[in-house]
Amino acid sequence: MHSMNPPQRAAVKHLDGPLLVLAGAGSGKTRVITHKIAYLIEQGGYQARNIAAITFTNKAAREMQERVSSLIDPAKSRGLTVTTFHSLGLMIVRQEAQHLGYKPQFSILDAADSAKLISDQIATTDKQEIRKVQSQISRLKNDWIGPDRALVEAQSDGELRLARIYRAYQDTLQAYQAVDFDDLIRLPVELFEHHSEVLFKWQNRLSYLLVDEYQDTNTCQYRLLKLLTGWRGMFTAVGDDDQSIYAWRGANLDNLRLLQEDFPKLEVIKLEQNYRSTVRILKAANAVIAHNTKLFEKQLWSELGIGDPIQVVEAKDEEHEAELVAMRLLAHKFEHRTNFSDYAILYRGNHQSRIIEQQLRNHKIPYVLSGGQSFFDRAEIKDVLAYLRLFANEDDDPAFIRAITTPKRGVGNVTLEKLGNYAARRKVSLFEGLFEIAFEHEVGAAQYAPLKMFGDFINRMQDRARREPAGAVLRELLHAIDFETWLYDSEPGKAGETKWKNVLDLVGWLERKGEEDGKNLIELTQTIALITMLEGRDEGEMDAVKLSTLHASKGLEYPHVFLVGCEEGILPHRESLDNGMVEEERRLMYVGITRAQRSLTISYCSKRKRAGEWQIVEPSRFIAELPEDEIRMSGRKKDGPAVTRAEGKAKLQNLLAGLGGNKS
Ligand SMILES: Nc1ncnc2c1ncn2[C@@H]1O[C@H](COP(=O)(O)OP(=O)(O)OP(=O)(O)O)[C@@H](O)[C@H]1O
Ligand SMILES: [Mg+2]
Repeated sequence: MHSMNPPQRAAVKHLDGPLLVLAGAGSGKTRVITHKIAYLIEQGGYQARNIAAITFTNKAAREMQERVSSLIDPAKSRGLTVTTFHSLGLMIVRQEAQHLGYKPQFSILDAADSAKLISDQIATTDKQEIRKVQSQISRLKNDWIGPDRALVEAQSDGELRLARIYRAYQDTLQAYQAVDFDDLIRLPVELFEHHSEVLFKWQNRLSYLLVDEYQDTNTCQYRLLKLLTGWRGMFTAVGDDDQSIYAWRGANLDNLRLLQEDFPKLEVIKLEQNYRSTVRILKAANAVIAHNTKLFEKQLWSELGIGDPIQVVEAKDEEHEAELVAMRLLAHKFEHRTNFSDYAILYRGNHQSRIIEQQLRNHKIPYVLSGGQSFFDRAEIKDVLAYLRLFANEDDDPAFIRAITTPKRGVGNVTLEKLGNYAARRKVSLFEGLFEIAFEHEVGAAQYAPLKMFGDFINRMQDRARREPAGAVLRELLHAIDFETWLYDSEPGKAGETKWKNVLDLVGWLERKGEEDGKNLIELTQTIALITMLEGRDEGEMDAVKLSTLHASKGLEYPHVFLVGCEEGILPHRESLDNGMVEEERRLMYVGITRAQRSLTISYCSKRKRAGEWQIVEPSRFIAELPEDEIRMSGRKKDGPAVTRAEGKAKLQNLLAGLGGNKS
């Protein structure tokens, strides 16, 4: 408690009813949650098992759990629930599956699987069209609109078509005993609204809730929260309206207002001291966000000294920008004797990382990528996971198709099509269909034999997966399907080797996790699906520069930050300009600036290739909104020539020579 300021302390001690902590970036909101968990257990008379803290990412959850364990006797924090909304939903759906018409081993489809279902539904391969329908369905779910209501309320042909696709999509999911990510929130709400005895049970089980990043909850998540806290309203939500950046996923800022309406006893506490950033960085953040219409008045101040001016760098093009960032980073590192892990490079979209990665590799700078293509999205990993999904849930048709065709085992497309038609007619899963006598007669004995062998194999492995340690079962699986040979055959040379190494990584990781959490392969399989959603695996504490999208950087902090691609069309993003979403983009900029603790470098290009053509681009309007006195422009100056690459390199080499060279 002595390490908290008075309003933070008040927030921690407030136990009488609902509390909202509304405060700017770096003011210690997350810290309040961590300390409050400890306080609830030590002073508030709560058992750890009755407390649930909800964070935005799995990584944040892990960090919070560790922080709590360092604050109190670890024995006392046992049973504490620290999760994301989705993991909490999974926990509930898994335990109450029977009320929802699901078996506890239901499958969780990731975005790619669900896109595949939709593409079958609308019979198109047009990626853009599929993605559009997918996000529309997701929006409906997040807004708590079910397929039946969507059908009734459809106002146009387009809406009616969407509602029909939604209905069919939902029916297919149910038939596969599968759910998508949005269902993990939607289903608990549905459950609680229809089964009050189940709701009471969960209300008692989780009697105090804490929610971080409250500004990014969507309508469905808010409903879940409201149901779980019930009339008692025992919760603490912390958030910052200026950091709401997930409107595209249904986040609803209106939930801040709703909280006051639905919980008249709501106490609101504001925090104004920032403990993260220097005065200059804060001034920049405050100046930019001042251009948005204000929901709640906030002022941030810091005692961390004025700090260095904010560097604004113009580069000729994307490659030049990446090179400048790499060189400046190296120079800064040697000058200040910092670690690589003190740096983050942030950007608006995933595609921007490629050129930066290239330059970092050129300069031998180690880096880790977050929010990019996940480890779990790799084809070879998804192949293995298809088997695991099938072990858990044999009705998972997409997993069935993937597994039976990887590796090819003499089951031809014609046979599979026959099986598909048969199963559809009989309204059973592919797996179930393959064991039926009538089907056996439909295909010849030669076609049937490999199918039957596959079915028996799955049955056998399924049984073992429930009883034996995860590592042993996995190794048995890989051996039985001779996956290594198959990978090397289909992808000769280095690529095959990398893929096999990834598979071994997966095995090692699952084995460790199984031992740590005391879970079998089937239980682990469901958890994996969730890891793929917002981030990859924990990359450990490597000394490496962090590369991240702005979205994925939320809640984190880094001593030195590079914010690249600050141009009109990128940040703010072109599509947001059309949609009048500039304020959301400005919040994204605000999130980016406020990740920095000690130094901030903002860069942009003067031209950029778009669809193969060079285009002159404008610096972001947000750069013009920065306070002039706190920034230093460099690179290409208005009145002089740009710093050339050669000059930049020479400067760096001089610097390195003075410091004894770049050893890393
Ligand atoms: N009273 C305090 N004394 C010292 N350090 C503090 C105090 N409160 C917070 N901090 C530190 O300030 C930094 C920012 O805190 P925290 O991450 O909790 O802020 P936040 O409000 O959650 O930020 P964001 O809005 O970005 O999520 C952390 O390093 C935290 O340890
Ligand atoms: Mg935080």
